[in-house]
Amino acid sequence: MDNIPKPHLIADAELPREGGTERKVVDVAVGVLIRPEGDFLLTSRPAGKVYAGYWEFPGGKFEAGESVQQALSRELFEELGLHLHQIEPWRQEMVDYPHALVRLHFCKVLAWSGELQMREAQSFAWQRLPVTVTPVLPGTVPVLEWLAQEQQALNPVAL
Ligand SMILES: Nc1nc2c([nH]c(=O)n2[C@H]2C[C@H](O)[C@@H](COP(=O)(O)OP(=O)(O)OP(=O)(O)O)O2)c(=O)[nH]1
Repeated sequence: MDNIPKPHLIADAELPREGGTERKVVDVAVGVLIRPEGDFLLTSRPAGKVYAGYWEFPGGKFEAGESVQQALSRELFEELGLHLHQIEPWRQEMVDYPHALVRLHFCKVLAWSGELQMREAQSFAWQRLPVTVTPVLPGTVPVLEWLAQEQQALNPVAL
């Protein structure tokens, strides 16, 4: 895993503009499933995918014509067997990986039903900060920082 080249997290101002020879942007819907007590779900990337074994929030690429909510609902049903009931679009991030330029649409998911199934033979872990699983996908690390910032804003004395 250490040989994998590091991606570049890019600011909006750096994005390639229309008319050039820019790379195609791949949109990805990502779900941060948060339990009432605050634990969140991480899954490991299955064998055979790029960055196999890295931990991430579950999700996947949009199919043609899908909204973020539709893509996320489809992916999490396909991968985990869950039905999502409350999806809140949260933040976006662009990551320039060697394999693709991705736009990650992170959503908080606060209500779902169904029994968690690892349909792609991935692993899962309910986590809280600081996370104990490793390695975490580079494009996922900022999300942990956003969660930490939110926790600190809610409870500045505890951290
Ligand atoms: N699901 C997910 N993907 C992430 C996160 N962070 C991050 O950089 N990514 C990147 C890794 C991949 O380049 C891309 C997701 O693509 P993917 O290959 O997992 O999507 P998919 O399940 O639709 O894949 P496939 O059907 O083509 O096999 O987004 C994250 O937290 N969750």
